[in-house]
Amino acid sequence: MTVRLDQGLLAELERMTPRQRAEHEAEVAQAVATHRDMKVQVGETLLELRDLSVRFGGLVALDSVSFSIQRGEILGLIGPNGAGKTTCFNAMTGVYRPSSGGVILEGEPLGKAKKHHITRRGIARTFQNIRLFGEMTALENVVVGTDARHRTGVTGALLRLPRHDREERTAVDRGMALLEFVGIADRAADKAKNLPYGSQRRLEIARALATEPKLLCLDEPAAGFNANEKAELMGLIRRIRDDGYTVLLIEHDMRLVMGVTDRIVVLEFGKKIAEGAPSEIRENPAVIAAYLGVPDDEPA
Ligand SMILES: Nc1ncnc2c1ncn2[C@@H]1O[C@H](COP(=O)(O)OP(=O)(O)OP(=O)(O)O)[C@@H](O)[C@H]1O
Repeated sequence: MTVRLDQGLLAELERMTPRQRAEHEAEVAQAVATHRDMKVQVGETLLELRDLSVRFGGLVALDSVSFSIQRGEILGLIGPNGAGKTTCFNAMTGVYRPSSGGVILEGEPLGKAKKHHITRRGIARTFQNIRLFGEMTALENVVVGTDARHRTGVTGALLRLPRHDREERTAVDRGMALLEFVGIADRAADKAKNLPYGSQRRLEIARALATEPKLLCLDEPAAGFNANEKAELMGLIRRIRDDGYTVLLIEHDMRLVMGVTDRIVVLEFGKKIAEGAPSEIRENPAVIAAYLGVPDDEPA
């Protein structure tokens, strides 16, 4: 696939015949999904939290929580403020160490693996508060994300080994494909800090996808979005799943969660209080009680 950095990309897409457009989209989808493992079975357990507890001094943020994530699903993780959702992400990505219990990825415990090893093993995340490199362009932010996968490393880059050149070209091509996939290819050459808020959120997702994750964890990706942006985000999350990724979604907006997830796990005060299909969760008395009186964007 040829890299296009010019601002006229969208105009060019508009000029394409439906057939050219379909071919182009297939090329982008292929580049985005290049490294996903086609042999994996959708529906197998990808990740398991087994009796996971995280304590901060006397505060029990997670109390023996167990659930699993199946390959190819979109799992929602919901609960009132302070329920332990972000702590779950942090324990799964090596930010916090479990006080007891653990996280098992593809049958192997994460143990004491460091953050970058966990990224390499296939877990990527976005943050509640956007964390981009503001002075770098959108494309550079995504290409940096691919570094976790590169084998030549810094020495190879300094010596400009042939493999590094090859990897850089691949990373740039894939980066452009990812920007197009999330809908911001026309802003590839803009500094991240100059992008509108919604585009920054999309860029965070592209950057996380650049690490070729088996599991993509999204922490409140719709925060600050209007209804249109939320609807577009739902479409994007579905396309990510359809492209072979598994998604774990923390989100307060009930309409979005109910509309996009296959299953939902509910936490309250650090404990799992329910797990099931959106239709079951909506009717679950414990869940309704947990949310009573809690202000929410758009109640279910
Ligand atoms: N590093 C920390 N040190 C001390 N307490 C913490 C730390 N991180 C989280 N907590 C506490 O653990 C509990 C769970 O917090 P967490 O951020 O996981 O909740 P949450 O469900 O993500 O909430 P929100 O929806 O408000 O983001 C809270 O009581 C919080 O104050």
